[in-house]
Amino acid sequence: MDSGVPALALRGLWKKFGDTIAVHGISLDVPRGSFYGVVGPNGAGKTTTLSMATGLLRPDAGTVAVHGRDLWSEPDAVKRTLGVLPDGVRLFDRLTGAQLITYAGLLRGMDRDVVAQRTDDLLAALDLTDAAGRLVVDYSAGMTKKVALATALVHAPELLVLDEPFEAVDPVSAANIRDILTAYVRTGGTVIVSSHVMDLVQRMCDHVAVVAAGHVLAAGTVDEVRAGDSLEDRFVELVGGRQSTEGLAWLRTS
Ligand SMILES: Nc1ncnc2c1ncn2[C@@H]1O[C@H](COP(=O)(O)OP(=O)(O)OP(=O)(O)O)[C@@H](O)[C@H]1O
Repeated sequence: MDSGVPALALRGLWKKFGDTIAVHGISLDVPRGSFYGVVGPNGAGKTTTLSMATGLLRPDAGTVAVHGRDLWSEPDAVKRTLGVLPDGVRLFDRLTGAQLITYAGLLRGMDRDVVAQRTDDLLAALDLTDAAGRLVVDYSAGMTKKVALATALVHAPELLVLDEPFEAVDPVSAANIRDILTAYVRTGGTVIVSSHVMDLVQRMCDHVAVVAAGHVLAAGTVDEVRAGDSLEDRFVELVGGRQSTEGLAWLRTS
């Protein structure tokens, strides 16, 4: 379902931290209705790019358009259409899980009854009902990730941007999250996920961008990018960097 205007269009995004160029002029089109994976080695610039794409970090140069609207000139209107799961998210963790999701919904100006219903639905879908009354500070890493995802979903955004949503999440919960996201895409939503799990991206996403050292090395449909190989093999080929372990001879026990 591609109406022509991309859900997200990045043009020439740059970001420097001191002497480090984290993002080196990245341009990317994420088609509307796509399930888009962003993969790349550690330090590639994925989080920095997604932070700029969602209005969490101001680019040094370049533009971000969401469904054709410029993010940095209409931040309020554009952010209303976004659901974001940032990396290393800081939550109000002295709230319970249920309170946190409720708070996120009310902050979005939603009706209290609708928020209550959706909070229950999200807690059930993410297998958090039993933990609904516990403080988020006492949640495990995976539970925290799931409740943060619920806060990104509660207002039914048009575009979801999720930085490593499966990190620390158990396999059953990951399958539930995949089902939720797949259904969301089927009904017209757009999802962007960053992940290090190539197999998951290959199975779940229809598009992918490979990012390294702040550049896009390849982008397109998953089949175009993997070009007959597995995504993992193609990734290693594009990114390179397999290290010899010779230097760790001291680690061998026999
Ligand atoms: N706030 C910051 N201050 C200084 N340098 C930063 C900052 N944020 C990111 N960087 C640097 O920018 C580069 C890109 O980092 P980024 O977090 O975007 O990578 P990533 O692809 O998300 O990595 P990972 O897969 O390890 O999460 C790295 O060299 C990182 O050290």
